[in-house]
Amino acid sequence: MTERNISADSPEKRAAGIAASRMVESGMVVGLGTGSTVAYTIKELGRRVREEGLEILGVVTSYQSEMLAIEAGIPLANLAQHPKLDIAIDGADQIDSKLYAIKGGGAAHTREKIVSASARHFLVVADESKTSIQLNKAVPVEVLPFAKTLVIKKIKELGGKPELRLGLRKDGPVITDNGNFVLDVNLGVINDPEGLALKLSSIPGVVEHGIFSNVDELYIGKKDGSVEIVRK
Ligand SMILES: O=C(CO)[C@H](O)[C@H](O)COP(=O)(O)O
Repeated sequence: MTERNISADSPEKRAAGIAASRMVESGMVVGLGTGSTVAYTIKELGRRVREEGLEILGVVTSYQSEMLAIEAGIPLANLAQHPKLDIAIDGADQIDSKLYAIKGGGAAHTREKIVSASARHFLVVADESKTSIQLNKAVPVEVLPFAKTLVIKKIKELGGKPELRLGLRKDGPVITDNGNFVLDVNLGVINDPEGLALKLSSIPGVVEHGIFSNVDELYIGKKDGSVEIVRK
């Protein structure tokens, strides 16, 4: 895992993040994803709330998106109050030509999956480097600490190479917002994302894996500031 920097400016990410924010209208309940690309969306939505009177409610996917949304001035709600969201916007670590995605680089994929599954429309924002014909990046798998040994054994039986994600400015494992560990699982090229998703979900102790098959629309930010839109 390389170090994540959510504050470095990126024109590609900004282009995608801001373009996606235009899909949001007053009256909507909006799922707010995690990461450096969707951070641009959250900041832009906050600007519209403060300066243009945009009336929305945000549902966050992590402490990171909660802090950003509060700082931006977006009023927040939760899934108990609003089980159906109008739209969810989030980043991805890799996304293929059929819009299967790998998420969880920020260890937030469990809540991101719940929030995106609650939305009528799920939009992913990414820069060009995230696109790939087929998925081949390591898949983040959130695991109950109690089940770590069993899950590692089962993943190896599937042919995966699991690596416990370690903290960068904390000794020992990364602890998710839900109090769990994350395994980054190298599985080579993923030819059947749906089949793999089912296999990973069936391992006792797996809380959630980072394969997403519910992306409706992808906004790809380019270096020249343009944005390509791909729909399912
Ligand atoms: O899944 C995620 C967090 O768990 C992020 O959305 C994903 O890692 C992309 O992040 P970034 O936009 O910073 O590249």
